[in-house]
Amino acid sequence: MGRVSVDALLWLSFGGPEGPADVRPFLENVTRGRGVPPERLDEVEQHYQHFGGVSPINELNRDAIAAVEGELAARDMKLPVYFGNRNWHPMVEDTVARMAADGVKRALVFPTSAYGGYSACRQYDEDIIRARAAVPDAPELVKVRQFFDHPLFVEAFADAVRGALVTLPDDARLVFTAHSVPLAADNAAGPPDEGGRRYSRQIAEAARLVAGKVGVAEYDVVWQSRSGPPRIPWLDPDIVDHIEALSAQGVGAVAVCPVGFVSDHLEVIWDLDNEAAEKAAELGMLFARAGTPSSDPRFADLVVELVREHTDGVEPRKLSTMPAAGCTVNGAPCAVGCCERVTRP
Ligand SMILES: CC1=C(CCC(=O)O)c2cc3nc(cc4[nH]c(cc5[nH]c(cc1n2)c(C)c5CCC(=O)O)c(CCC(=O)O)c4C)C(CCC(=O)O)=C3C
Ligand SMILES: [Fe+2]
Repeated sequence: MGRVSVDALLWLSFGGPEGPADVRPFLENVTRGRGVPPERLDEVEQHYQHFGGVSPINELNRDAIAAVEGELAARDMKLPVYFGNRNWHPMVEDTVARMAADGVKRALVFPTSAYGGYSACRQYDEDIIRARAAVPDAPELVKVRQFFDHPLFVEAFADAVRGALVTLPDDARLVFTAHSVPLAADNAAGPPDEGGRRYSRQIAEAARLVAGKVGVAEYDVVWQSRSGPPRIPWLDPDIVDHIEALSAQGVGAVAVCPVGFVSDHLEVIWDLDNEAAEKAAELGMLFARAGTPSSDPRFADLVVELVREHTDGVEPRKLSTMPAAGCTVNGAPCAVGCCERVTRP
């Protein structure tokens, strides 16, 4: 890998509301043109209002950025970090405008998602394209690769899983979960010649790597947070249904690892700590949830290492043989037809 000089790092995330009045406009931004039924929006609005209309994602991002800034400073790397989001302030368009005004000519982009697929990867490329189109003299933006199989990502999750398992009896079942997507979206994930399903195959691979590190041979991979409408097939089973199925099989304890996410944002704390935990309690099952890597000190090391793959020619570390994908320049797809958006009927 070559060495390129960059002037900044752009931390690109999903965004979330910071107060009750932000919730509805935020949800309108998220679902614009995505065919999510209004009943589902009303329901999700309640989840956010339950936490005072504040998503934890913004503070989690600011904390993670502070840790990365610390790690960069410790290494004497002079790289200012900028923060921009797809769906809420600071909006990435405004952030890129500020970068241009500050004279940034070329920046690396760290997306807060480890995986491929439309929602987890390509949509961040669309954010980059939209932001650059809105800003005269926008910097060149180079997005770093997917990191679902990076040893630091896997080790952070493995420690979190160990932390959950020690609170449970020895026969607890380990269950990995990730955000569900429509089957059609998963089928279109990856370049056409790869046969699709890049997202679900990467989730399965990350789960295998984490379970292997912990030394657990049997585990499940399930899904969460689907948006419907019910007539469209999504990846399943859902975590809550799966907990019921495990209970019916006589399983008495479950450790849940949200391997599909980097931080304890709202979909993790609502759908797992609330809904899944409640279902387990109702069935008399013990429940523990593993944490996510953004709060682990290794996460800052991971981000800096991904940066150094570009700036210092550091050899990419990967624990799987799946291709290192997702590195894009100015939002152009990493391969023709890769992770295309699937339009909903
Ligand atoms: C794969 C994936 C990730 C992981 C990759 C990544 O991290 O980027 C992710 C992350 C997140 N999703 C989030 C929030 C939401 N996602 C929604 C809707 C959707 N997500 C989808 C997929 C994903 N989502 C899909 C296919 C939809 C259907 C509509 C569409 O096709 O676009 C909706 C609409 C209401 C609803 O139906 O739930 C909300 C509010 C938040 C922020 C939470 C917070 O505020 O803390 C985060 C980090
Ligand atoms: Fe989502």
